[in-house]
Amino acid sequence: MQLSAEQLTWAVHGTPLLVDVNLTVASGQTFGLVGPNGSGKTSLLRLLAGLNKPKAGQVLIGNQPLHTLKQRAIAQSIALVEQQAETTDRITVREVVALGRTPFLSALQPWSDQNEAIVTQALLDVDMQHMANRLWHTLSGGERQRVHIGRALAQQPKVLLLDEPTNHLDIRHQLSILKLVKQLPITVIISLHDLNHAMECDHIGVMDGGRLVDAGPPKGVLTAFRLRQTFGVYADIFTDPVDNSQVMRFRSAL
Ligand SMILES: Nc1ncnc2c1ncn2[C@@H]1O[C@H](COP(=O)(O)OP(=O)(O)OP(=O)(O)O)[C@@H](O)[C@H]1O
Repeated sequence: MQLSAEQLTWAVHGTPLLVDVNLTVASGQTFGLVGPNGSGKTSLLRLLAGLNKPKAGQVLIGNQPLHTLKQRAIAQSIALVEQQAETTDRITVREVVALGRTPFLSALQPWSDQNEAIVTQALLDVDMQHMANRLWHTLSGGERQRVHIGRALAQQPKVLLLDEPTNHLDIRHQLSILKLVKQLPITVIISLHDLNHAMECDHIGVMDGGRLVDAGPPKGVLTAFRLRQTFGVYADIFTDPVDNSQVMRFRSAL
């Protein structure tokens, strides 16, 4: 499902944190959101998820303005994995992932074998099935991160928003989560600090000072100029002879 932002503006105590953000992510696309610390990536993802209300502009899911939908309807379509998500103690890994099914349960639609199967698959997808009965508070940072992604997958969203989902993960799990996310047939917006990982996305958007300063196919967006201008680094860009992909080598800060 297509997700778009139209002239999105957000401010806290009169300080503008997002300014006039226009963005369209096509159905099924994996869109990488990059930008320096404090550039507005988390703020934008929270607005796109309906957790914060814009001061101006709107978010559209398909053709429907997000603010016209009830929280439960939003949760049936959009899942957000936050950077520092916390979960109450004394809850097992499987129970955390099962929370992803909450928006679909009601008196008329109680927990079913199908829900059970969805949770099992989500645990397998994030490689946490072997820890399904472990208590949440006993997990490492990376394991917690994978469980939270599992919960979002169990939600079977039409749009998946991920805020730096790989920041606690070892390299094997970084690559497997990125591969999994790319293969999902849904719309994904993923904020990333690793710009070489971002190159694998279908499109990239660059945040700088609360504005979306560029968006499009990765090669055209992450240029040596952009790396200097927005990220403050000198970098050389090479073509990998194995697969012709573009690789950045960061030399120094400006
Ligand atoms: N509730 C808030 N009140 C005041 N300032 C805020 C609030 N939320 C975010 N900010 C500020 O807005 C700016 C953007 O923050 P945001 O978390 O969106 O950036 P980010 O691009 O996700 O950063 P990072 O890469 O460090 O995670 C920062 O300067 C931050 O301090």
